[in-house]
Amino acid sequence: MSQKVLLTAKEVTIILNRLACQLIEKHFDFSNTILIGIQPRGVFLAERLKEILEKEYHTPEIQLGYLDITFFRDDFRRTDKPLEANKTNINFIVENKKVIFIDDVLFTGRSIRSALTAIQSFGRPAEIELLVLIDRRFSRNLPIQPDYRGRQVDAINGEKVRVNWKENDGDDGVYLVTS
Ligand SMILES: O=c1cc[nH]c(=O)[nH]1
Repeated sequence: MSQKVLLTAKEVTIILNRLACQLIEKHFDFSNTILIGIQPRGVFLAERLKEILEKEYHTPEIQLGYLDITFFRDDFRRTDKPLEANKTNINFIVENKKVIFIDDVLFTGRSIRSALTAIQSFGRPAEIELLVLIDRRFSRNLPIQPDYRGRQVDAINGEKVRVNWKENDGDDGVYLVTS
């Protein structure tokens, strides 16, 4: 297995700040906007953005929820392995809100398709946008594109993009992993 650094911790910090600014430009004080971290690894990115927005850009407190998509995937019946679900935690009304889905890597688009189905159980948002740290180019199986992206990456099948978060993995960083 070999791995190449795509983004260093410093580059991740710069990109997160840029994404936070783009969100403020569009959503101002977030009074009608909520962040939804897609489980499992979109949650780290969502929490980090909320922290930057509130602490560094002094927005009022932003509502953040977690959405698990395990049983909304179109392939969930195809696996023999026991599925491990994560927690969905959305303690507020989604109806008529502007929702921003947040995930670390956008690949085929199937996870986001699942998230679009899963969120329906919580009401009808006014709009849904998508923010990702890494957009894997030319990899989509569905017509889904991000509204905000950290970095576009070209990776071939067999390569994997891994996003590390300091709170979970020891340090921030993005790697291209070839097995
Ligand atoms: O390369 C990929 C594709 C999907 N999800 C990841 O985390 N990395």
